Amino acid sequence: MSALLELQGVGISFGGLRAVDDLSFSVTEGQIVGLIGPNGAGKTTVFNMITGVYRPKTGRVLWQGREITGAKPARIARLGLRRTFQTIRLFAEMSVFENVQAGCHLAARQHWWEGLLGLPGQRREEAELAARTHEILRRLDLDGVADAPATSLPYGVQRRVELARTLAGQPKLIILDEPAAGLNDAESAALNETIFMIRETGVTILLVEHDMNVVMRVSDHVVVINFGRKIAEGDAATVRADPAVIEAYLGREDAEEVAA
Ligand SMILES: Nc1ncnc2c1ncn2[C@@H]1O[C@H](COP(=O)(O)OP(=O)(O)OP(=O)(O)O)[C@@H](O)[C@H]1O
Repeated sequence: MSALLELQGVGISFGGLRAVDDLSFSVTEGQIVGLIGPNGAGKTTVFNMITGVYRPKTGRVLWQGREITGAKPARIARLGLRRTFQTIRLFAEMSVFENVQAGCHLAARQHWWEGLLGLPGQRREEAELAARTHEILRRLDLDGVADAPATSLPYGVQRRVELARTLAGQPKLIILDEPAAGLNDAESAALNETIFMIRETGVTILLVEHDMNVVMRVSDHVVVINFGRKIAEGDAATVRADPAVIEAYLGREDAEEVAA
């Protein structure tokens, strides 16, 4: 399988601080890759360099083998690389169905004048969008709340609606920004299932998470960063046993105690 997304020696500084330094890793099509690191490790900065918010000072970002370093966020989204947000951004006055359908519209191929004229192309497209929306709601177990006002639902369900809306844009790769943040244990367990289900639909996943346990349970491949540099990479078991990872997460003294 080929790399969908690849970072080659990517780095950026803020003032004198090297926030991300010479970072390389790739995300293969069909994989769930976890990017983890303690607070301040540089995860958000990596995220922002992939999605076009920041331009890396060094290195290259490749999408399906082509360089996208420094491309604008809208172009990157159009290529099929979409992100979720930690904060809920649902339209409060709209139903779950309408919120998810709004995500479909971002990916619609329709020209504005087709909409104005009510041409057959537009009607066909609308029927396709409605069908796609229903399918996503069904897969994410949201069909029972399709007509509910989105923001009336429990927090964990609202997070799932956000995911559904992002999927409606038909991404090839989805970057999840700390999807477990604020979830209770039951919601967190349900999230694992949702992540596997998303992968089953053919969407590749980059999971950016602070919580090591969530990442370890679902990822095929884990990349660990600390102080902006990659300190370990491999499958969950390998990474979990890596002394550098234990030290980064627990601190040197605790890590020595664990080792003893
Ligand atoms: N725009 C900025 N200007 C200055 N410094 C920044 C900026 N963005 C990030 N940094 C610094 O870069 C380092 C990496 O920050 P980043 O937010 O990427 O870490 P993180 O791993 O996402 O942390 P957290 O888990 O706490 O969100 C930190 O020291 C942070 O203070």
